[in-house]
Amino acid sequence: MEAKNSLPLQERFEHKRTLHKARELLILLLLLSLLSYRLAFLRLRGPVWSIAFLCESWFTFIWLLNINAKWSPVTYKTFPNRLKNRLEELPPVDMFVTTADATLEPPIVTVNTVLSLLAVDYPAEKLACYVSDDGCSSLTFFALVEGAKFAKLWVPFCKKYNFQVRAPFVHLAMEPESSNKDYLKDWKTMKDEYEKLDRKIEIASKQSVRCELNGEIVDFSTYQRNDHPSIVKVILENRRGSSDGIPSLIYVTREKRLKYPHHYKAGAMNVLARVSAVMTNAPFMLNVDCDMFANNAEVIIHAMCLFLGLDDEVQSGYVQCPQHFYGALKDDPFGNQLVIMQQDMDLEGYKAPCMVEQDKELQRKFGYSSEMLESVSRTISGEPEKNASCGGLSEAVEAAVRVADCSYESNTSWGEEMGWIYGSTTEDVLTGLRIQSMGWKSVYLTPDRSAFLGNAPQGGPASLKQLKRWATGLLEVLIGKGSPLIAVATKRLMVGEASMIISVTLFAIYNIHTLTEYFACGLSMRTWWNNMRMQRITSASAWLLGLLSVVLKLMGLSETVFEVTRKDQSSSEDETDEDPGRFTFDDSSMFVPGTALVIVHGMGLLVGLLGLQRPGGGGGNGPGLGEFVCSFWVLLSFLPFVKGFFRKGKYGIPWHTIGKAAALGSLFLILCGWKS
Ligand SMILES: O=c1ccn([C@@H]2O[C@H](COP(=O)(O)OP(=O)(O)O[C@H]3O[C@H](CO)[C@@H](O)[C@H](O)[C@H]3O)[C@@H](O)[C@H]2O)c(=O)[nH]1
Ligand SMILES: [Mn+2]
Repeated sequence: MEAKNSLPLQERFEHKRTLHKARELLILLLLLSLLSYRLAFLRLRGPVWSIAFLCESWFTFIWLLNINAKWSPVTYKTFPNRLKNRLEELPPVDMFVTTADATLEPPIVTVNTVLSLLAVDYPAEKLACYVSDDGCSSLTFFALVEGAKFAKLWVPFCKKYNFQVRAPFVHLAMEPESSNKDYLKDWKTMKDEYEKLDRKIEIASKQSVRCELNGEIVDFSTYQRNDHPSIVKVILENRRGSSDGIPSLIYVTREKRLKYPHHYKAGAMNVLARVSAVMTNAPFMLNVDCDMFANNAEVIIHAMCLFLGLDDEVQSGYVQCPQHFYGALKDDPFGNQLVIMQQDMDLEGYKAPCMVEQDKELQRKFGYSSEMLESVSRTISGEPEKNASCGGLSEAVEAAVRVADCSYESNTSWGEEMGWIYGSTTEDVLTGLRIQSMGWKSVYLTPDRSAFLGNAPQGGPASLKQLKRWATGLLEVLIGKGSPLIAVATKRLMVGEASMIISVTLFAIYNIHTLTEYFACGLSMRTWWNNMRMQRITSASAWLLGLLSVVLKLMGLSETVFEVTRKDQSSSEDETDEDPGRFTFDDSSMFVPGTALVIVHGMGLLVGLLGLQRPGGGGGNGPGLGEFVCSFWVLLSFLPFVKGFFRKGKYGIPWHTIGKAAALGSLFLILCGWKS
């Protein structure tokens, strides 16, 4: 693209972090000496020693990957103002929003995300927003139709007063700061209109038939969410030359049939890629989840600074934005705001079309649809886009419906070589890896004002379920065909005795090191502790079960499932939950291992403190200070579980979970006694 003879759009910064590197290497050195110490006495000691050796080897391996991933971080500063002077150069962008369940993902959340995208600072005629609804929900459709009506007021309002967060539920929740009379008046109108919209959706959610949709709703009435044909509806159309300045909005629900696997989000993204290809076929795609509203109105221009501003196209195959969350609880009690991890790597934001490949067998690869093939050939030959608005988007609906059908992908390369790759519940990581392995690189976009804000799940069950899915997905990537080993951030599960000096030093340095990392990010000590603690809990629950489900998949006993995370819209109104940061439990077997750990260590401490242990059991190698400290540390880490023994309702551990845990604990004790 012509980007020469003007100011650069981005600047690259390399960070040295010498002290940081030194600390990481020191930890590595200590880990290696611990491993050699273990190895030296491996034959003389019992099975616990070997298990400890295995765990520590795994941790060392992860630590190595961790160092490698963080070794020389690079950040980019982007200059959107320089690009704003060159508006005509900006390429079109198709924006994708996925939703899957109108109950877990309330339509008002999706509508807010969509509105924030429709209102971004970018020429409206170059944008189109596609919403994929895997729930095939007439409520979601209805909410979008109503949301589109509101958009006609909202988008001009955003542009007129030029504020940053254009998700109405955020902007309208704050009392207006400005004293500008016009603004105050308009703000009030918006607030009223938004409340009306919210109420309409609320009322509609309680009715079985959503009548107001002059006939369109009929399409949905007879469908099951897992068995229905494709539906594509153009809700808003931006015709070039018209002055309303709102991007097009298209609703898509792909065909679902019981006998066809639908591949969860990856499947939805591939359908969106095809539907948009036959409708607007922009050279760039933006993907957000239904709960991730644009928090920075210039986000697309920022991204374009990277796409257009790097000399070598290959450097920016895709741009990703860190996952940041709104309404985050203080000190991150569930350890899922990922702030430290975000420093180094993250999930998706943008995806450039990675499917531009010359191939005679286009049809075999892309599937048979003449419109699709035409669009692909146009992309490959670099021809300008067909102006969708001259024929109108509605003319393309028929072709769009066809490419959204289940059978469309049969015997094609979709999901294997093309588009989003199937086979992992973290399809973003798998797909990112594939794009990288094709020689493209990715860039990380971190504007001062976070690009998008999402919803972090709250409570024990929801957060652990999400972490379990990520663990499952990442393991699937790790063992999947042709996949390189990737930097999976995981932490050790320390067992029993260890060489005192090395492990105490290791323990201290490791914790100080992580703590300084948190301080460097401006986070509190409390956040650090909550995150450390949650890592222990997560490894003994979500990750363990994630591992088990992948083992089951490998043995062919079950398939892994993408369980959608619940999105709560944390507006200030609902304060029913006294303390949303308090850990909650449910019936899930995920809580059994943690409960068992608490029982074993709790009993161990009790027996030790009361002096009840059998004398001289393990060859004079009885418990010492180390064991006490370790058990105490485990209990401290699992404090929410310890409290869970004494609490009631959702804050307490269910009785049958305690029963199962006790059985597991006894089994462990029997196994230990059997060897020593
Ligand atoms: O069958 C499905 C299942 C999920 N989704 C959508 O996928 C997105 C992510 O699902 P969510 O339950 O919110 O999972 P998270 O763990 O919060 O998502 C993170 O992790 C996922 C991979 O595990 C990535 O796909 C997401 O982009 C990333 O934000 C949501 O918009 C869903 O509506 C679908 O479209 N179809
Ligand atoms: Mn999510």
